[in-house]
Amino acid sequence: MPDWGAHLSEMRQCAPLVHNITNYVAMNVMANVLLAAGASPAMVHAVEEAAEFTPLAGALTINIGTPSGPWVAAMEASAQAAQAAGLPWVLDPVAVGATAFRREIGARLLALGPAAIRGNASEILALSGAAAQGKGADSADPVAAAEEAARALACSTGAVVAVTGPVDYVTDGARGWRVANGHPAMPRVTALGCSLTGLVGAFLAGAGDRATATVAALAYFGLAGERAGETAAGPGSFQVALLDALATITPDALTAGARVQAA
Ligand SMILES: Nc1ncnc2c1ncn2[C@@H]1O[C@H](COP(=O)(O)OP(=O)(O)O)[C@@H](O)[C@H]1O
Ligand SMILES: Cc1ncsc1CCOP(=O)(O)O
Ligand SMILES: [Mg+2]
Repeated sequence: MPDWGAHLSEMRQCAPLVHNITNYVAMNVMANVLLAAGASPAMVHAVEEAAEFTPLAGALTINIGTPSGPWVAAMEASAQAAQAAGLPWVLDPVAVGATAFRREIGARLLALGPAAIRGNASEILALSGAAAQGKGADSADPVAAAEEAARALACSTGAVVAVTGPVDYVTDGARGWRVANGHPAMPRVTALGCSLTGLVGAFLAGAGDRATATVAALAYFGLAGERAGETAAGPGSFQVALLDALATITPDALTAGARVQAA
């Protein structure tokens, strides 16, 4: 098994600037998660500047949670700029199956070469063209039901695909892992999936093996959730405790606490 903590160590040493085009709900939570982990977030979405900003960063993340026409233009221009600069970019297809608008955006972004895709099971099913039962931004499908779709998506796009839920599944089409870290409070706080997508971006900046870097980001976030769950009294204090745990988990603690199995 790879040394998961080494990926955290490399990310903190690099302290990458991560360019995020994300949704209104997630902006603050996601920026704080990236700062707590040791990366530098920048939320830059105006079409007038987004593509100019992208090459300044170590990675780009694109989240379609609250899309509108000009934002979509900025997403496409930034994804193209990332491609041109050889930068990894991560797609978070929030509620992609819910409307025709989102399905069209998802298809257009998929064609722009994401290095990784991170979504819940309903989103990965819908993005792959399979039937899905998503409830808005929330999943209504089990992770296991999306594993085949994730592998197919990885093979057709070349991206690492991460399906999150009670036990996450990650694949690059050839290899697969299950990540059992996490806490049941995590889906009760908004924008934690979006924030995890930002962390995947941070771990991909400069990473040699993008699949194991993605697994490490998921295990790290899940372990922080476990730590937060030990002290939190409810969703409010859980969110605060999660930031503290992200900041205090060491690479050695991640190596020891990662519950990852090859799948
Ligand atoms: N029931 C659960 N138990 C433990 N961890 C969970 C559970 N549901 C989600 N998570 C974790 O919450 C984080 C966000 O995943 P998820 O809720 O699937 O994303 P989204 O918010 O995009 O739907 C991931 O780290 C995932 O492992
Ligand atoms: C509630 C909501 N509505 C549009 S985007 C968004 C945030 C979704 O965040 P996450 O996918 O991380 O739960
Ligand atoms: Mg989400």
